[in-house]
Amino acid sequence: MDATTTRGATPPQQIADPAGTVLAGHGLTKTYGPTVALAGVDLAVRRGESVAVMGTSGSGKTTLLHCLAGILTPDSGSVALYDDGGAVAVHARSAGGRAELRRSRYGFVFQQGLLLPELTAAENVALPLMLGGVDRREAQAQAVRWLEWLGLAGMTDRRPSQLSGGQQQRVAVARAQVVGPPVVFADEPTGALDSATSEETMSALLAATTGRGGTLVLVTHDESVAARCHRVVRLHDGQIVHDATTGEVAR
Ligand SMILES: Nc1ncnc2c1ncn2[C@@H]1O[C@H](COP(=O)(O)OP(=O)(O)OP(=O)(O)O)[C@@H](O)[C@H]1O
Repeated sequence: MDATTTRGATPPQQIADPAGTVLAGHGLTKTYGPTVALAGVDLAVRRGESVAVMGTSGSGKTTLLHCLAGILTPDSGSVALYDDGGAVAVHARSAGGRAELRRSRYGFVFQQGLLLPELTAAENVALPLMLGGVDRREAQAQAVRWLEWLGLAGMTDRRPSQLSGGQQQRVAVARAQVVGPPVVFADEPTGALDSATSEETMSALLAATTGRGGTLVLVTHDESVAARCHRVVRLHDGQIVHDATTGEVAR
């Protein structure tokens, strides 16, 4: 089933006041022994923007995404998340503080969906809400709304092994949106998919994220995936060597 045929016009949730910078990395460096993974990166991302991060293997894409997402702390530099009227210094938070931030303010989609195999699609999507204190019944209801919106009506009780690769990625897309995070990070979300399924997954990811006023930061090797984003940033040897805005951010 094509997700685009079953989605409504707007996603189940919206972010109020989508304007201005939502995430800013400044002077980011990271080295691993003799390897310089990031050599001083400045990147400010606007609300509602989709940004593709590209570059050859080893150029620092995943390291940058992980620093922005608070998975890694940079050796130097800062990461600020502007949210709910205030700035959060992501890089300065404790490991526990960053884990809490990742759970409540960020969504993630990885190359393999990383769904929990023993849970149904709806339970996988409901989990971030339940971890945030939403009761099971309400969390399941919101999860089912997202899954239906992404064209997975009738599949909400299936386990990941009973879904195709593209369907599993749509479950991962739903799971990344369900707490209404201002920023969603995706690392090669279509890397394991054929080109038709890749296109369908990108449609779902973009519509679900920027369609509700959220921001998407996506690492990809695929030019056709990057071409669908508002902006393409290219890294080389841990530095941004190209930064082009290719589309208007909806207001
Ligand atoms: N945990 C680590 N230990 C040592 N070196 C690392 C580690 N993580 C990354 N690196 C090195 O840092 C550099 C940047 O890695 P990174 O994964 O950010 O690149 P990438 O652009 O995402 O690459 P790819 O496209 O292959 O995924 C590479 O030279 C890599 O080998």
